[in-house]
Amino acid sequence: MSITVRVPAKVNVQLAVGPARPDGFHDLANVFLAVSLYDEVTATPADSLRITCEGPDAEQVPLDRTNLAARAAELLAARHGIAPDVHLHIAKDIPVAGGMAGGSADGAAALLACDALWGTGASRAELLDICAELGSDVPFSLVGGAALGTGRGEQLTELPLGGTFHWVFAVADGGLSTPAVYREFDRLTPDAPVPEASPALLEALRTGDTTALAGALANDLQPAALSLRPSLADTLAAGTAAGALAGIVSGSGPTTAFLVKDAEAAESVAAALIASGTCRTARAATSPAPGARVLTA
Ligand SMILES: C[C@](O)(CO)[C@H](O)COP(=O)(O)OP(=O)(O)OC[C@H]1O[C@@H](n2ccc(N)nc2=O)[C@H](O)[C@@H]1O
Ligand SMILES: Nc1ncnc2c1ncn2[C@@H]1O[C@H](COP(=O)(O)OP(=O)(O)OP(=O)(O)O)[C@@H](O)[C@H]1O
Repeated sequence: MSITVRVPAKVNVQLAVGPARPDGFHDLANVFLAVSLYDEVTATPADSLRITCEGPDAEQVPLDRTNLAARAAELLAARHGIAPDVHLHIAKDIPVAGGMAGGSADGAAALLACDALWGTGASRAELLDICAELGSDVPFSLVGGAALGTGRGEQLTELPLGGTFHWVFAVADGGLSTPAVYREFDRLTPDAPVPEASPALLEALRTGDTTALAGALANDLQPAALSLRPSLADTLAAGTAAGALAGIVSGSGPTTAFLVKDAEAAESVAAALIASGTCRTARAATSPAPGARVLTA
């Protein structure tokens, strides 16, 4: 018997970052939206913990116990006093190290898949607790939809969403290290204010107003990502020149996210971004998308 879980990528429509905390993390007002790019994680009984991965970026994914899917299986098994003997196969479509929480997605998916396979029957609260232990973005991968993350981004409040938004993601060559981007933020922003969610942005989400959302997109990590990867400015310029309503670095980058009017605009902006030579590839997607879900056969 196998269990397959499908899990979405995310984009941060607002990422407000405060000063570094004593534990090295930063307090955030992190407005997450799940988008329709998905990984699938399949859990199958095995003699020991084993990870395999397929997909265009598969060679960049660690197959050892540092993989967040493996860590999720180990944490759940340890809590329930069982051995983490499982084969986890990741069908990866989310860009790796791209600021779209691909590793976090696999952690949440593996957790849900193992819970179903092993019959551990973890409550939602226990699952969310393990997710937060795995990483700041992981709880949102479980929940999906739209949510405000406070604390280091792991404390979620679900947000009402009034419509569908259309996106194009420009995938860059190579990744950016999330800790390095936060360090660069600290260097560039010695007096970061307390982070707060923007009322205009929350209202744009609630009413499904694409134009208002385009005007409210904000990422405090963007100057840091641009400082470490100046060529992202060319990608942002190419996307907006091609007709995107707004462009932003996604999370810690280097993926850039473009909000567009509709599916037709998504197609033409994606084609123009690819033709511009300022990114490795471009993908169209919509939001919202559901969080991690077991797929029924
Ligand atoms: C940039 C975002 O993707 C936006 O959603 C997240 O803030 C990053 O979340 P993540 O990749 O799940 O991050 P974690 O695995 O929890 O932490 C990785 C590293 O990122 C930095 N980090 C992360 C989250 C946070 N609120 N403050 C931080 O400073 C820390 O250096 C930390 O050691
Ligand atoms: N299942 C996984 N898939 C991809 N990368 C993983 C996974 N588990 C661990 N990693 C490691 O995490 C690093 C970051 O990968 P990931 O795709 O999660 O980045 P990201 O999209 O920038 O994440 P975030 O937006 O949460 O910062 C990779 O370089 C890889 O070494």
